Amino acid sequence: MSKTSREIVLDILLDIDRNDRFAGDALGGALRANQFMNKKERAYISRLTEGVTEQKIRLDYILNQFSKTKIKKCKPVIRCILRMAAYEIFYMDAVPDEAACNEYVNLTGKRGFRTLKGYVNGVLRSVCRNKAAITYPSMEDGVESYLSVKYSVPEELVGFLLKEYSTDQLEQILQAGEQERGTTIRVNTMQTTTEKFRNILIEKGIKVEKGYYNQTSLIISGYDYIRTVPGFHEGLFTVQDESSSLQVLAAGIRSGDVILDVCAAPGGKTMYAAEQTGEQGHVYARDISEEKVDKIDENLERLELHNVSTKVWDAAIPDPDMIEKADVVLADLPCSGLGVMARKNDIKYHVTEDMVRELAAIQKTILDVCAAYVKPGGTLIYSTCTIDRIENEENVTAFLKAHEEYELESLSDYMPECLKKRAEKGYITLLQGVDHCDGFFISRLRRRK
Ligand SMILES: C[S@@+](CC[C@H](N)C(=O)[O-])C[C@H]1O[C@@H](n2cnc3c(N)ncnc32)[C@H](O)[C@@H]1O
Repeated sequence: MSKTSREIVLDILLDIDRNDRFAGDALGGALRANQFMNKKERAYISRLTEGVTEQKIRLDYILNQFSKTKIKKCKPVIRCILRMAAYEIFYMDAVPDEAACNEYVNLTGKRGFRTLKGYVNGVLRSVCRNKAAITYPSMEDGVESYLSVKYSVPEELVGFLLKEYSTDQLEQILQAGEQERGTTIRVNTMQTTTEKFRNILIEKGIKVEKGYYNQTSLIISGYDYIRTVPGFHEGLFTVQDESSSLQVLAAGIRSGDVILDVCAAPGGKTMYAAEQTGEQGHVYARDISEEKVDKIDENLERLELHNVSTKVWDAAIPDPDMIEKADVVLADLPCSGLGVMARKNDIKYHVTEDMVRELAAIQKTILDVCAAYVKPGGTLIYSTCTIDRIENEENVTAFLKAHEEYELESLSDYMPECLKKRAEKGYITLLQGVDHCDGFFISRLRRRK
């Protein structure tokens, strides 16, 4: 007998819970396994999985008020069932609350927990009865618990970010997770123009907005799968947030330049750099594993870019063949990802200050190695998709201290008008919820001649 949509979601959530997987990976796998399911059911599965993941802390806060056993202590199946039910009750209106309760009580029995049907029923009916009367922590209870429950972010992470951002700023950053945003794509201008491609999308009934910062970016919505968007297979566009494309623009790549992208998979910046340097130039794109490099190759093939060579290489290991070979080195390094919390909604549960410090040390090692690859007079672009000073400004400061041959160079000439002022100092932190893009850090380091 085939599984219902709720059972599929339950299995995805158990997979995440038991195997410490990211929700996007677990959901993607399940959707691929159920690709013949209709569009409505697929949308329901995505919404429920993403919603429960996104709101986990807030849902547990609600459920804990009506359960004798703390939700975190419940058996995984029961914990997931309660969270799913609470999410449906508070955030979805697919079915009336009573019907949702019945569905989840039945699911409890079906999964072999007949003796816990009464408990699940009791908790869920209490939640429904008291739905309007539930109170949440207020500012007066402490800003950390207030923000933690309101935006479902671990208190420890809220505390960490409050060391760098004011309460108002942080609230704006966290609100980004609640805003509906389309998908940002960048048009492959080697094959078409932004205007032509925009018209094709509009003709096919896709909703299109212009990008805020990059003239070749479009924000699209109202499609099912990205692979079904016209032009995907022909390589007319690539999915890329505007913050990421700004990183490449910040490099000021000229036709014929030699570029080295040391952490390149899946290849977003490599592809843009390849377009900018053109057939006269060349991009060397690398990443840590075969699997990652395959992803770059797949994208290059789709976009029909031939001026790129890929290679598996650990960026922390110096490569004597690349010494002073690059006009531009792109160092878009592995990071904590706090700038993309709004899109990858479970990053927030994984990041700790210790982890941030470990990543900062890796970034520092890689930057030190990259320093030698840049030709005198060339440029090193260091970027991350995170928003904390430890991984960003502090690493730039440490790099400049260790490499007197480098200096920060203003980014203003490469940024759109509205960002020029903030980019003068040679680096810029874009903030999700404040700027119209993901959170992102870009710095431009020039090697003196
Ligand atoms: C932020 S992502 C890069 C995104 C990419 N620049 C883009 O625009 O599509 C960081 C990448 O660094 C890679 N990575 C992590 N450690 C690495 C290492 N020691 N050497 C090379 N690549 C590494 C990861 O596999 C990941 O693909």
